[in-house]
Amino acid sequence: MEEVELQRNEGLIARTPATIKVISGDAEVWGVPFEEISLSQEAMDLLITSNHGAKLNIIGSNFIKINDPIPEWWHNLLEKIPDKTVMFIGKVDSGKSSSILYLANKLLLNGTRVSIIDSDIGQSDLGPPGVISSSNLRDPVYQMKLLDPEFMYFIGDKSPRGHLLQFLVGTWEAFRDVKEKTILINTTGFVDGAAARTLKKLKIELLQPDVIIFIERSEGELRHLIRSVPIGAKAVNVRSPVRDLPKDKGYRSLCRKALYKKYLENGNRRTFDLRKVRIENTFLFTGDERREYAPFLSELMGSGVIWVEESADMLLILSEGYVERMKVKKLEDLMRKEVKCAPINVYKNLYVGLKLNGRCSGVGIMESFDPLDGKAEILTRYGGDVDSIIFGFIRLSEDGEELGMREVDSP
Ligand SMILES: Nc1ncnc2c1ncn2[C@@H]1O[C@H](COP(=O)(O)OP(=O)(O)OP(=O)(O)O)[C@@H](O)[C@H]1O
Repeated sequence: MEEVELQRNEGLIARTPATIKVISGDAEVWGVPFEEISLSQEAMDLLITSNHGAKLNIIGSNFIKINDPIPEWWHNLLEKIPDKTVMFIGKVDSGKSSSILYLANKLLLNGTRVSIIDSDIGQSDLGPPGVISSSNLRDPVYQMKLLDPEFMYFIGDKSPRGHLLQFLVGTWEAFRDVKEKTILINTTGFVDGAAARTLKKLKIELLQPDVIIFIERSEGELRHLIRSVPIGAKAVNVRSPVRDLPKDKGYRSLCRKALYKKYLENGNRRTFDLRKVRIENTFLFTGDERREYAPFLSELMGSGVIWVEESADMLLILSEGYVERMKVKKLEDLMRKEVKCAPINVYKNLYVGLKLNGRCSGVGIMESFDPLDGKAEILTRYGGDVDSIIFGFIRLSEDGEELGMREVDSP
């Protein structure tokens, strides 16, 4: 246990698991007054501040003290954003999530209901990693991660790179689903390069936010994006509140692991008949099986071919091992159609979304995938009906360890 004194212009970032008690004075966590807070979950940050100074008891937490924790622009925004759609853009760790959490809490305490859209799929707050999610908030929260999302759109990757169209559709769907007039949108730290510029610009065009907050950690780092916002969009350029970060190596992957655990732990193994459920985010099962091609293709590709299917525009191959790109290219020339080829192992332990009536209702790990038998075994906490399985790109162990990736270009 540690006793800590907090002046009114000081704050502290404490990492859970933690128990914090106010011994004297007043204290807030992410803008919400409290007397005692105890969170056993791992890897969540609590910003503790005080209006008049406080003495605190802190148990079991890694924390750092910071000066001037509440930036002026947080106060200024509070008056301006009720009934507005506000998008937050910034690099990784610029404070997008923190700004949204603090502002949402203060708005809720003032009686303004808030909807949150979390499209930061690499470092999600609201839903599982790799998922665009949204919720309509009624009460203040100590951390978004303590909530369950009301809407999910499964992307299945840590970055929108390679999935720009799905990403735009997912954000749009989440936007269509929210209920409140005040909407705060979190975005990924994907801000540099041609694809990121295009994505951010199109997202702004699509959602038409009333205000876009560009949070810079160093001056000018988002200038290229600010200069490309459509005419008429209101861009506000602010300085990141984040100066020091609690030192915690691997904290980002620890956060993701804790979140995977939240959504995957204590799941059940369910077997799905792939002739009855649709599979998405893959081209598999859109053609006709060509078992007779397997011996010839195995020889040509230099690896045992397990599954072949052909459609008017594509040949899809699942093999035992990796096949050189050159060999695939040669086959494309021969067949005069696109050939997509991957080792069958890339589907083992794949992170997947489970969908019913067009909505993602749960996530899971595909422990086995057998196209010949038409069966997939999925470990998931979701027990409801499923009409589609959405293939992701991350491969995961049962305890949320990332094992590898399925390439964006795989069948
Ligand atoms: N006022 C502050 N002063 C110091 N550190 C802060 C402050 N606000 C937030 N932080 C810390 O900065 C880190 C990054 O903040 P946050 O997660 O909000 O950034 P982000 O831009 O959403 O990052 P990501 O891309 O990971 O989602 C967190 O560890 C958070 O606790």
